[in-house]
Amino acid sequence: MSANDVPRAGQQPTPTTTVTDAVKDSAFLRACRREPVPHTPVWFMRQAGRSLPEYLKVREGIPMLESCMRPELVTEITLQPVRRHNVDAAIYFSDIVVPLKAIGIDLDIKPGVGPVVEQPIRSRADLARLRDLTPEDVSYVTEAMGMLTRELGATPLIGFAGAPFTLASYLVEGGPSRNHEHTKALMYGDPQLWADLLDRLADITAAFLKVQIEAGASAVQLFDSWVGALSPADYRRSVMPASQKVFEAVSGYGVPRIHFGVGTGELLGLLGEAGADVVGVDWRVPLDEAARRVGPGKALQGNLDPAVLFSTQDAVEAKTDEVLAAAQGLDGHIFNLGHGVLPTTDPDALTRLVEYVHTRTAR
Ligand SMILES: Cc1c2[nH]c(c1CCC(=O)O)Cc1[nH]c(c(CCC(=O)O)c1C)Cc1[nH]c(c(CCC(=O)O)c1C)Cc1[nH]c(c(C)c1CCC(=O)O)C2
Repeated sequence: MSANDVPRAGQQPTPTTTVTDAVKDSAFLRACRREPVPHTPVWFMRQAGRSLPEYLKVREGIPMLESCMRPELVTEITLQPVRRHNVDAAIYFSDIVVPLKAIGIDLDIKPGVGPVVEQPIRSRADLARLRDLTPEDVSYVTEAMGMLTRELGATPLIGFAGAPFTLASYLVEGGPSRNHEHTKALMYGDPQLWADLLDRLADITAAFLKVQIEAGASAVQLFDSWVGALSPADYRRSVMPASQKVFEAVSGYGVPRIHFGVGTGELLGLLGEAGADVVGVDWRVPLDEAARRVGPGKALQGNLDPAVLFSTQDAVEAKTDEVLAAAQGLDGHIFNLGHGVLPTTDPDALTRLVEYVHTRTAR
C-alpha cells in the first residue's frame, strides 16, 4: 500500500483480491465485462458432480457435506470437469447450505432428496439460531480456494452462494418444496419477521461471498434457484432488498456478479436491477428476448435446456445453434445450460458441446 492509498478517516479501504492478469484476460471474465472475446466462453452449472465417474469414485463413502469440508477433495472435484471438458471456468465445489451448516444449523444433504433441516425456522425465537458467519467458520474454503487458484492458472474460479430467498425456502420448509407453502405463509403473514430473516441471510451470504473473493474467486454467482415461484411485485417487495444487500456488499471488489434463478422469465429485469453484472437465463426465454427484458449494460449467461443433452448429437447442435443465434449481437454472452447438469448426463456429450461452441464462435 502506498501513502496515497491510506484510507482517510471515514473512508472504506478499497478491497483487494488476488486475481492475476491472465485470469482477468480470460474469455469468461472478458465476456462478463462485455468486452470482445476470442470465443464464447462455456461453463456448466453443476459441471462437477454425479455425471462424472471420477467424481463418484472419489466421493465413495463420504457424505456430501463432509466432502465440502475437505480442501484436497474439494480441489480435486472442482478440477475434474476442467480437465475433462475444457470449460472456460471452474466453479468451486460446495453447496448452498454449507454456510448454514458452518454457523451451526442442524442440516444434512440427503442423497436424491437435497438439503433437509432438522428444526425449521418459522418463529422470531428461531431467528436467533442464525448467527453471523466468520471466515474461521469456513477456513476450509479459504484453504481449498488457495490450492485451486494455484492449480487453475489462467482459468477463472467462480465462487457462489445461495440467495436469501432460496436459503429461506430450505430453512422454513425444512427441506425441498414444490409449492413453498410455509415460506409464503411466513412472507405474507409476518412481513416483519420475513424481512428480518432475509436480512440475516443476506449478511451471512455476503460474508460467505467475501471469504471466497478474498481467497481468489474471480467471479461470484448468487443462486436464487427457486425464486421463480414469486410474482414480480412480491419479488420486488419481499426479496429484492435482501439480494440487493448481498450484491452491494461485494461491489467494491470489482469481480463480476452473476444472478440466476429457474423459471424467472418474468423476473429477469429485476434480477439485473438487484445488482448483477451478468443475468443467468433458463431455457424458457430465448436470449434475445431475455436481453430486452434485462435491458442494456448487463451480460447474459445461458441457456441450453439440460435435457437436450439426452438427444442425438445433431439435435444438440441444432439447439445450440438456436442459442448462439439468439445471442448474436449481445455484447456479453457466457454459454451455459439453463439449469444444472442432470446427474445421468453422458459426460462425453458435455465435452462435445464445449468443443462445438468454441468452434462455432471462434473469431
Ligand atoms: C438449489 C441448490 C442446492 N445446491 C445448489 C443449488 C443451486 C443450484 C441449482 O439450482 O441447482 C448449488 C450447488 N450444489 C453443488 C454445486 C457444485 C458446483 C457445481 O456446479 O459443479 C452447486 C453450485 C453440489 C451438489 N449438491 C448436491 C449434490 C448431489 C449430492 C451428491 O453428489 O451426493 C452435488 C454434487 C446436493 C443438493 N443440494 C441441493 C440440491 C437440490 C441437491 C440435489 C439433491 C440430489 O438430487 O441428490 C441444494
